[in-house]
Amino acid sequence: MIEATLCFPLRNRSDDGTDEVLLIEKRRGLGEGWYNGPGGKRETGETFRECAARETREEVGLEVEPAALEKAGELTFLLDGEGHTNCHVYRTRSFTGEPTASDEARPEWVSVDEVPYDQMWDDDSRWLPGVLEGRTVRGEFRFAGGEPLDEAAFVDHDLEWDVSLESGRDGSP
Ligand SMILES: Nc1[nH]c(=O)nc2c1ncn2[C@H]1C[C@H](O)[C@@H](COP(=O)(O)OP(=O)(O)OP(=O)(O)O)O1
Repeated sequence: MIEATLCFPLRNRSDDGTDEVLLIEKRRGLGEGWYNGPGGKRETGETFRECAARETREEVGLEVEPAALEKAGELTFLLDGEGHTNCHVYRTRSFTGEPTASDEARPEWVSVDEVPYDQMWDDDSRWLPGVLEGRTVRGEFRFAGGEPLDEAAFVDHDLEWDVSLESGRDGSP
């Protein structure tokens, strides 16, 4: 099973109080051409928080402290009945730097009310709105149709909201 992360930096615009989330338009890899949060696969020896912070730095140049990330979700994506990816979802209002484009990602601040769910993974509209409202979620999402996952069809899902994520499946929150 692939172990991966997503990170959603949030800010409150000082001029009109709009809550915004930093999304990326993914330029390569899984989900290329779609919007998502910064994130990616965990490397050997990293905690999930360290992975989320590294991917956020590498993809958009924002510095986030692993300890300042708030765990918001644990998602399992299954493909044709088999576990494909475990995704650990974080959010944070604490970061430094200005988002900058990279080979992997074009960053864009988007109002939390205007997230482009029609240009994202089909599962995102099920879990991301609650995550952006500050809730916690555990979910299982089933896809069918063979590899790659981003060309498979989203079939169905189960979600549990307002769960305790203090201890992740591997013991690291
Ligand atoms: N169904 C899904 N919904 C979603 O919102 N994000 C998903 C998803 N399935 C995978 N992802 C995310 C998790 C993770 O952030 C990312 C994994 O994409 P990649 O394999 O391109 O990872 P990397 O950016 O680490 O790539 P490399 O740099 O090539 O290792 O896709």
